[in-house]
Amino acid sequence: MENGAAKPVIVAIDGPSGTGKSSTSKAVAAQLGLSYLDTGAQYRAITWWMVNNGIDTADPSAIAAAAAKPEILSGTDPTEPTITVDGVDVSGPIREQDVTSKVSAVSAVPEVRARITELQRAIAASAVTGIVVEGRDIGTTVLPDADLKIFLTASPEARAARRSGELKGADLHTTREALIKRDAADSSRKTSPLAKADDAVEVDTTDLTLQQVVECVVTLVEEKRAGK
Ligand SMILES: Nc1ncnc2c1ncn2[C@@H]1O[C@H](COP(=O)(O)OP(=O)(O)OP(=O)(O)O)[C@@H](O)[C@H]1O
Ligand SMILES: Nc1ccn([C@H]2C[C@H](O)[C@@H](COP(=O)(O)O)O2)c(=O)n1
Repeated sequence: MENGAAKPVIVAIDGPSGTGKSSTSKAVAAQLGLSYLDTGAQYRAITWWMVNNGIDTADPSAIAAAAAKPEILSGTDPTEPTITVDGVDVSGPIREQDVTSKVSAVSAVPEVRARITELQRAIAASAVTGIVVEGRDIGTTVLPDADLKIFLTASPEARAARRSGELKGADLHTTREALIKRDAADSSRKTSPLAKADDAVEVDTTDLTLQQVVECVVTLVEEKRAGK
């Protein structure tokens, strides 16, 4: 680049539910001065809109017909990420159980994926210093030319324990079953399923603290930047 400005760095972080993608991505982006995009929040936002507008989320053709209607905006400051639908802040409602239980069905519809993927690519292309984008298909489909691809994993037991801690002691078995069911749906859909890209670095976070995972990813980004 001219004037010695560093080339924007694009980091893709994918993995199943509860592996630490959001926590890791936000911390890495904040530490390295990069933007941050939570693509799961975008799929949750469009699901929230479908539910609130009376669209039958069990009917893929009804979802497809409405997919272009909501305006979804993501704020990419890692210290204060935001998400709005038609100007309404939905950061709270998109985490509710009703949306969580329907998001896999809505996000499996090809018209929804095409719409959201286009948004994601535009946001990544406009990130001045670079961006950490987290989701399920970032390394495989959304940003196949990302500078660094990470695939986070963790045992179902560790992921359930983390989630039930967040949900103030929700039953561990029920939480484990729910996340296994959502991962199975996300992995088995036809269009851009949850998958590890061939060139992604896999990091098993089961026995690592969040801080250790963040350090590991920051080191990998710095090595990439240094051309190692
Ligand atoms: N390495 C870790 N050790 C312990 N807890 C962790 C670790 N990484 C993340 N957590 C905790 O696990 C919970 C889930 O993390 P996070 O939301 O980042 O996962 P995720 O992969 O983005 O999940 P989802 O895909 O469902 O949004 C959070 O409470 C987070 O603080
Ligand atoms: N790139 C992505 C990101 C998310 N999804 C879908 C599948 C998930 O179950 C759901 C919610 O994601 P989360 O907030 O748990 O990260 O959104 C997807 O299909 N592709």
